[in-house]
Amino acid sequence: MALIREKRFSQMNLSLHVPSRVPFQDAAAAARRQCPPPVAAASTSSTPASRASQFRLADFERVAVLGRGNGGTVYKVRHRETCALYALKVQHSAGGGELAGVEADILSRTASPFVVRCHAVLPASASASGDVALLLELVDGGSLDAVARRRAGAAFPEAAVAEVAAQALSGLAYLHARRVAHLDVKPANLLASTDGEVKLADFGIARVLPPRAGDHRAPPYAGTAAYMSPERFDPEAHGGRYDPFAADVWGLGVTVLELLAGRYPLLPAGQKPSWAALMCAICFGEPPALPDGAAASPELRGFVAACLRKDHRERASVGELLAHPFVAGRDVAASRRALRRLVAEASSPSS
Ligand SMILES: Nc1ncnc2c1ncn2[C@@H]1O[C@H](COP(=O)(O)OP(=O)(O)OP(=O)(O)O)[C@@H](O)[C@H]1O
Repeated sequence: MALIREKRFSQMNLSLHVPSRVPFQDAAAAARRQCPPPVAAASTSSTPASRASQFRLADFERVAVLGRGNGGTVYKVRHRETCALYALKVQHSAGGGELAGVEADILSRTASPFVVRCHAVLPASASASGDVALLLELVDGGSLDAVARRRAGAAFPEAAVAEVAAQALSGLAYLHARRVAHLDVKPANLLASTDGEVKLADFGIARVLPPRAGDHRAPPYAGTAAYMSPERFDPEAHGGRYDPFAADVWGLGVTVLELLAGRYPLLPAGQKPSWAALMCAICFGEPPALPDGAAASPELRGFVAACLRKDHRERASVGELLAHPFVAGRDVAASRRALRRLVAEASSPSS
């Protein structure tokens, strides 16, 4: 199946707006309820399958729309009885039934502080439509993409980027050790909390790989074109095979560059993100790097270069990047503080 998730550039609104068909109350009803100050639900260690029976969709009321993607809509919801807040990702079978199944399956096996927690998988419609809702932990700062937009293109400070990289790598290390490749690492799929946590989200095109090592013939055009590595973008030039784990590292490298630049970094500002322009930049251009004059430490430059080697066999692994001085040598307390401050500022009502 060919699937291209479009990068949502600010000048192009490519998001698919799917109408709500979810049988729960709306924000007005939510506002009438008497609840203590809102809190996100606590994580637990049991699996979504074992907890699914605790929840029904009717137990929740809708508070707001958090985001819309290719396959569905993500709502902020409140549990009527406990008033605990969650994110509810409703995936419509017409747009992503198969993908929803994959995401639910992967998230049900996952328990890491660096991966968004799935509390339950619920049927999302009274009819046999196949719509599925994932009840997720609410990450209060939203995606890094949204945080960056609220900062109106202001670059993230290096310390905050080091913290993002460290936590995203910890999430990828957890997944890769379990043979799960995310395959869509980008700012929109990294969620951040006002407490300075970063969590990988959106496993819609993730894959569980067979136990043996080696390259894989994965569906080449699944993912977001702008964050695809050269060997995924142009698989024929690489024998139709690629290492999915190295592809995740490339996505992280582009993400780091984007947060530092305050805009998508592989095309000149204002250039239309067409397929041809991306092909030229990703497959035929120089390896992406920070501009020569940009204020950046040698550690940061080295980290970006290690993530963005065009030959995937030369690209650093997640384990190597966790030991890289940019990540391992950071002042953990200071970089966590920098990220916490940045997300909190971007989330404040005045921003
Ligand atoms: N657990 C969560 N907490 C807070 N916000 C969330 C959460 N999950 C998703 N969101 C918001 O909703 C947006 C869309 O979520 P997600 O990427 O999972 O949906 P999608 O339909 O797979 O999107 P896409 O088509 O872009 O991949 C995110 O970018 C984020 O802003």
